[in-house]
Amino acid sequence: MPRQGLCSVVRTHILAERSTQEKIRDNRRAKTRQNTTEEASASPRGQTEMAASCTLAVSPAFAASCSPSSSSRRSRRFGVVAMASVGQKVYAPGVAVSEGNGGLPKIILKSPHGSEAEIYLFGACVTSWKVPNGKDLLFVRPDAVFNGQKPISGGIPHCFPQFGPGPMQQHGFARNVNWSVTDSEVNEGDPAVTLELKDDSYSRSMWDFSFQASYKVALHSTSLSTTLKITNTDDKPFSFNSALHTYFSASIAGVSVKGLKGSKTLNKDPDPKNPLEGKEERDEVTFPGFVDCVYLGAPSELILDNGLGDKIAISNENWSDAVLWNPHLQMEACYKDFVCVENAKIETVQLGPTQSWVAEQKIELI
Ligand SMILES: O=P(O)(O)OC[C@H]1O[C@@H](O)[C@H](O)[C@@H](O)[C@@H]1O
Repeated sequence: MPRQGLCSVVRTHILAERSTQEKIRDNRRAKTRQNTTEEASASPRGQTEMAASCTLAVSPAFAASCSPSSSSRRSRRFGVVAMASVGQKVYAPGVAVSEGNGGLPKIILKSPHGSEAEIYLFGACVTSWKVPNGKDLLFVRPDAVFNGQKPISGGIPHCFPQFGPGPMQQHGFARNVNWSVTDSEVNEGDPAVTLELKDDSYSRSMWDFSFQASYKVALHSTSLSTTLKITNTDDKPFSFNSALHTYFSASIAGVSVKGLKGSKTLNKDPDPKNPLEGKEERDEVTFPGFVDCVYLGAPSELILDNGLGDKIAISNENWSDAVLWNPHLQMEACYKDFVCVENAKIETVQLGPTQSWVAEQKIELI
C-alpha cells in the first residue's frame, strides 16, 4: 500500500498567534454553552465575529515567501508572524486563509501539481479536495449550513469523542466547534496545515476531560493525507471513539467499495441502537438502497469506485474500522450524488494521562 508522504515530511513548528480565533471560539462557546445539541439557532453575534476573522490578508512577508528564490529549499518552516491587531499570520507557500461560506474562515491548500483542498476551521472540516484535472472528489450536501452553529454536512467531518449513537450529540462535538491553526509547512512544494482543538467549558459540559486533538492535513498531487492525534492531557484516563465521516462525490447507482469481504459487520439498518451482527461476504459492496453499516476490523485499504469514472484508494493506519453510509430516500434530494466511506475507530480507545492515539488516512486517486 502506498504510504509515501503520510509521516515523512519534516515537521516544523509555528508560533501560534491565535488571539482572533480564540476569541471567536470562546465567544461562540460561551453563547452555545447552554445548548449542547446541534440544533442551536444561528447567532447574529457569532456570525459577526466569524466575518471579522476574515480580515486576514496576505502580508508582504507571505508574498516574499512565495517567491521562487524562497521556495528553492525542499522543506521549509514557516513561523507565524503576528500582524498587528487582527492576528494575521504568515503561512507556508501553498497555504492561505480565505473567507468561506457564511463568512467562516477556511484554509486553502494549493499544490504546484494543480491539486487544491479547503479546510474550514469550524469543525476542522475538509470541504473540498480537487485533483489536478479540477474535479472535486468530495461532496458537500446541498442542505449544509455554514453558520458556525451546526456541523458542516459534507466533506470530511470529524466524529469525536463519540461516533454515536451515545450519550452526547450525534458524532460528538469536534465537528461543531472552531479549531485553531498551529502549524503550516511545505514539503517539496506540497503544502500542509495542522489544526488543534483543546477542551474548554463547552466540551467539558459534555465530556469532562482535558484533551488535545491535533489534525494535520497534507495535500499531494493526487492524494490528501490526514493525521489525527488525540492526547490525554488530564490526570485521569478517558475513552472515546471516532471517525472521519468522509462524503465522496458519487453517482450512487455505479458505486462500489472493494476490500471489506470477511470483515465483521454491525448493520445499523433497521435499528441503529441495536445493530445486527454479521460478516461481509461480498467482494464489492454496492448501494441499491439504504446502507448504514459498521465494519469492525476493516482492512488498511479500500478501493472506492465513485461511479463517476474515478477510483479512489482509501488507506489508513490505525483507523481499524470502517463505516459505509448512504441515506437513500431519507435524503431524496442528494443521495444519488454521494457516498460516505468512513475510516473509523468504533471500538473504544482508552488513554491514560499523557498517552496519545494517532491515526492516519490517505485518500488517493488511482
Ligand atoms: O451527521 P450526518 O453527516 O448527517 O451523518 C449521519 C449518519 O452518519 C453515519 O456515519 C452513521 O452511520 C449514520 O447512522 C448517520 O445517520
